[in-house]
Amino acid sequence: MIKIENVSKVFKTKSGLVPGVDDVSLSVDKGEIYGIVGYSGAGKSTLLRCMNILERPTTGKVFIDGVELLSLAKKELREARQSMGMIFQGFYLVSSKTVFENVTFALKAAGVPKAKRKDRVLELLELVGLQDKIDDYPAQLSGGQKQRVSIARALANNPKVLLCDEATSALDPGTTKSILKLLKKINQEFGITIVIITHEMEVVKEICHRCAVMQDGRVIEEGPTYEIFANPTESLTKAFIQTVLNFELPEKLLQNCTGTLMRLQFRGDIAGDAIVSDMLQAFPVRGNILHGKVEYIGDIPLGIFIMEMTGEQSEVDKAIAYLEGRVNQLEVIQHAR
Ligand SMILES: Nc1ncnc2c1ncn2[C@@H]1O[C@H](COP(=O)(O)OP(=O)(O)OP(=O)(O)O)[C@@H](O)[C@H]1O
Repeated sequence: MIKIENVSKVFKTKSGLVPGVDDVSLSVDKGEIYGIVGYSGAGKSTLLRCMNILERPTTGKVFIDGVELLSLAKKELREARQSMGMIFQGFYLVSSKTVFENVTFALKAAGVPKAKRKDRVLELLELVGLQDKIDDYPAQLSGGQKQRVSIARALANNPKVLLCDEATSALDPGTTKSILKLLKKINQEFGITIVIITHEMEVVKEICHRCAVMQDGRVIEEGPTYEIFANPTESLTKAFIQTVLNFELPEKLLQNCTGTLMRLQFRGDIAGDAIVSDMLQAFPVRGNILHGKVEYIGDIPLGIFIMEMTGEQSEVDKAIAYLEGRVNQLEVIQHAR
């Protein structure tokens, strides 16, 4: 659906050239939700804006549905852009216009005849759950409601793709969940391909089928979201994942631990507790599970245990080697004291 080939963007500023995106290639399949995660300044917005040529890449190619956008004439590019809706962190609603007028505006701009606009706007506002706010002004709406209006506006002309630029970053966690649920519904019911850029790994975990991690303008890691969570390779990816999967043990508990403290991670299709009980039978060590939980990445479970192991160090080492061969990840957090 979207194919980015060796795209780079360099900004010319008074103080010199600033790299925004550096030789990125990726593709987003039709009907998927694709996340791009990275810290501020990583180049996410620039890359997203290159997808609809809001930002013209310095080099590289951008294909939408097989059409190379940079080769299009102005009029054709404008038409191609209509197949891509976009929403932003700051909503960008017109404050002097009502909810109804804000959405109608997109139809008017696309040349939809007046007689056809009203029904379409009502349909869109029903989809986003704002049918009772038609005559309200943006100032009367909450952040979540404003984002719903901007989603209705972005969908007005039946785009194939919805580009989301930090769409939930200004919202509280509860509202974020409800907006993500709406995006998921739009993806499932209408098959709209969604690209989301975010600095929150939680957003990726909630709804993205695949994701890319960006740093210094480059994509450093990419893959199905579950694989990225279960087997991250880059340290930045690991840091992002920790924000979702880590749980802090109380300081006092850590101080009282004299054994080897470890974090075990295993895929949902493995019974983690059975592995631990097999290990305890095979080696003369004691294992004390201090914490355990199962996180759902999309709909697939990922299990995490924190365990303290005590016993002869040589036996503990053997038990660790045994576990390493069976769980998906094992990290020693604190050595025996
Ligand atoms: N119009 C511009 N002119 C000059 N430099 C720019 C411009 N837009 C972005 N940049 C620079 O490009 C780099 C990438 O910025 P970009 O906004 O794409 O990152 P980001 O990951 O989206 O960060 P944020 O989440 O803070 O927006 C940064 O160094 C930024 O300063």
